[in-house]
Amino acid sequence: MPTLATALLQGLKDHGARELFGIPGDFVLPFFKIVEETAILPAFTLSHEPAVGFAADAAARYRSGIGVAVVTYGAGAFNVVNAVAGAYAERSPVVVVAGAPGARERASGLLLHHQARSVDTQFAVFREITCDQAVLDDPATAPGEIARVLRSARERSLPVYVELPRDMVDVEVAPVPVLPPRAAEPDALAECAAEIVALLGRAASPVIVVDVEVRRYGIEAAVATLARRLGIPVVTTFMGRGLLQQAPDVLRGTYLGSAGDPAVTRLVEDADALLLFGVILCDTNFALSEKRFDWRHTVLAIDRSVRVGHHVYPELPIEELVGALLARTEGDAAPKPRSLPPFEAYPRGLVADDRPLAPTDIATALNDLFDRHGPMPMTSDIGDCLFTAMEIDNTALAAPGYYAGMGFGVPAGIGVAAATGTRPLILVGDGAFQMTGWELGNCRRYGLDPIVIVFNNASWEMLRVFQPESKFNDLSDWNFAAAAPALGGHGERVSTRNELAAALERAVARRGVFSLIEAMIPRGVTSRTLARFVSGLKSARDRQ
Ligand SMILES: Cc1ncc(Cc2csc(CCOP(=O)(O)OP(=O)(O)O)c2C)c(N)n1
Ligand SMILES: [Mg+2]
Repeated sequence: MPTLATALLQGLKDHGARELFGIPGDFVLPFFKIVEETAILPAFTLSHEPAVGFAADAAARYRSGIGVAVVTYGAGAFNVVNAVAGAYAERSPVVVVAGAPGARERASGLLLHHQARSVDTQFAVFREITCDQAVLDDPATAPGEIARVLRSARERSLPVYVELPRDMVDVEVAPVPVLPPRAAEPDALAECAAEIVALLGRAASPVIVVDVEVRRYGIEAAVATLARRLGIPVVTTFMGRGLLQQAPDVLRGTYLGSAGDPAVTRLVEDADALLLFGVILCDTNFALSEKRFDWRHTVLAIDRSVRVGHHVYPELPIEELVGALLARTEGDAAPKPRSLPPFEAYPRGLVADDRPLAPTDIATALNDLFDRHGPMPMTSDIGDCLFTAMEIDNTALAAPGYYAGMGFGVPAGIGVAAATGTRPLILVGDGAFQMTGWELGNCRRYGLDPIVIVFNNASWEMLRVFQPESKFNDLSDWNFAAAAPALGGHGERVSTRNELAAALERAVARRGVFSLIEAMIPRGVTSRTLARFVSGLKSARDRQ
């Protein structure tokens, strides 16, 4: 029989995990020993637990599967809370494996190191930011408990919490089963699909809007096929940017309300049938909408339920809904595709001169670079770098577009590189780099070589656009490029458009070490998209 440690690792692997990220501590040292000795899952240790959570989150997003974060009790687990909260908000299935005291320690009558208010405070905190939890304190129930929470993680695409008391690691248990997914009730699925097909049949200008769950459940191609077959244009939300990059024929851009491409805004807001697939109804996706949803002809499929008009079908997985819609439209001759409004082209053809850099120049230079060398998977932090990403031609992107927590960008890029073996492009501001950019020092020992563009405006610029009078938005210049060699990478500071274009070419050619390009941007200069977002928010607030 396996031990609990090996059964847990094999169970994670059987449920789709392909690596784990973590930082050991005495409450998980025995478990980490098994991780290293068995190599059932490759382990990537990082320097600070927020990065462990962000890396596991990004690995989950890029693989449309589970990511794994292993942390010690208390000090380690509480450090990863913000990253897990962001994963919950953005529906990323991170499995948190947290160490905990053993039975004898619990009964010692002593307050334990790393303990907060009570020994169970850690469990109480994670119950708030995970969809399911298991405490592995009984060898008879542990395998079933693990199977239950791993199924929850995959079905809900939300984080789960596994508490591993350190005296249980070597206990013999049965293997962890893989429980069958819970399917939709067939009649409900048929009724829901028929109702949506009828809605589409009455519509003259339907639109499909896609967001994170379309990636999480691996149905991008199926949605593209449905859209192509029915001649329906697709747009992404801000949070869903980077989806359907393989389907440029149906993808019409990203909906940003009054801050976005007017043609895309009209397409969505004038639609007479709106299919919201996997869409998070949040402020960053819809705060700038100029019209409210008309629920009489709106469908929302998210979190295993489907709302059609004013009623809801519960327990109806989105992947089954799209499958049923495809089955019902098999052989439909796609209606003549409507003449769609011209789509705002992404900026290309950077004039490589000695003019100072603006964020939109970075987008232009990257569009040119992707045209020459092919697109790169991207991660972005929050800040103007993420708004600039909206001006970069559609490529895969993982970014905290809804939760909007800083610190995600660099660790997420490390997670993507470790999980997929690809070379990501990381976009990060100077403020966010100060938080977690130093994790690049871990690239050397894993042979990872991301390209990192630091938008250095020596500011918290996103705060300045809302509160320009505050001096605290002025940061000092940390000269990140000069620090790069000490972290095992290559650093280059650029201030003009020609310097940027040349540095990007050198970075693409340089392999085996990370390449950091520190793009110096004058304070107060923002991307076009952020400027539109801010003016849209301000006029939306004036209207209230
Ligand atoms: C963990 C966390 N703490 C604070 C904040 C609040 C914030 C949102 S944007 C921002 C400034 C970001 O500065 P940066 O230089 O990275 O980018 P840019 O604006 O383009 O100059 C702050 C402090 C958030 N979102 N998350
Ligand atoms: Mg900044």
